[in-house]
Amino acid sequence: MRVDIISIFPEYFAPLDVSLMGKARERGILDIHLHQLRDWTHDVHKTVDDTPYGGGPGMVMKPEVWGEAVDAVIEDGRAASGGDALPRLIVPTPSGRPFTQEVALEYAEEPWLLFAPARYEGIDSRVVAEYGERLRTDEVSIGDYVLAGGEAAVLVMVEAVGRLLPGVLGNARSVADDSFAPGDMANLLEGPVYTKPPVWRGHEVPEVLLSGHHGRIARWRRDEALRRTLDRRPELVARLDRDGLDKHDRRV
Ligand SMILES: Nc1nc2cc(Br)ccc2s1
Repeated sequence: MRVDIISIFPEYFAPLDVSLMGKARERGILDIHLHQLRDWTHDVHKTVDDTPYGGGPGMVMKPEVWGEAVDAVIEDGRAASGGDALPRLIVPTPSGRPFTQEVALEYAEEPWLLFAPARYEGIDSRVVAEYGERLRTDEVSIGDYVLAGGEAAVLVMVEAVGRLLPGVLGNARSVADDSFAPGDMANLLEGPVYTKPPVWRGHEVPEVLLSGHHGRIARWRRDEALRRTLDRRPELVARLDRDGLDKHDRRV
């Protein structure tokens, strides 16, 4: 997967050089390209923003600069692949559709993602309108809070998507057991996890996990996932369709 990120703070993405994402890049599973948005300005101050039409606080990012940057990055990517592929354009914004595990799985199937993190009050809306005619373009939110810029949101999304790519996680099963993973865990939070020692500062590991009885362990884990979800995210349990809850579940 090719990932292009255009930002006025490309150095923000240094964390993508380490750990799982760094190893995925070394192994060629992830091909990340960072771009400085200001490289597409033409004034001495390298201006990327201006005052909002209609008044109001803050500044809005200029469409011309973003347009030149996105066009150039698409051309770069096409030249590198020797084809006429187009990326999926992803714009993080608090006003976007929720970025969920389901969306991460959808993005993990894409060969090329282009992230456009904004600063200030956001990017002139005509940029999404312009590219929405040619590319699959998504405005997505990673949560109901406002950051100082979209860069942190891009880090979150690249990691959530990157870990799903084949070969990135050592144990493919751990993806299937993720919170929110499709199948049995859909709409359920992951339950508690334990490792050695069996007793730590007087805290014992639940006995069932030491029993070696796989059926009982699976049942206990589902019960704990359901219990935790009921306690912390009751609205998710409501999403489980009637078939999603068996008669044992209803006893939890
Ligand atoms: N939760 C989020 N906050 C922000 C702020 C800016 Br500025 C750009 C993107 C996002 S996504």
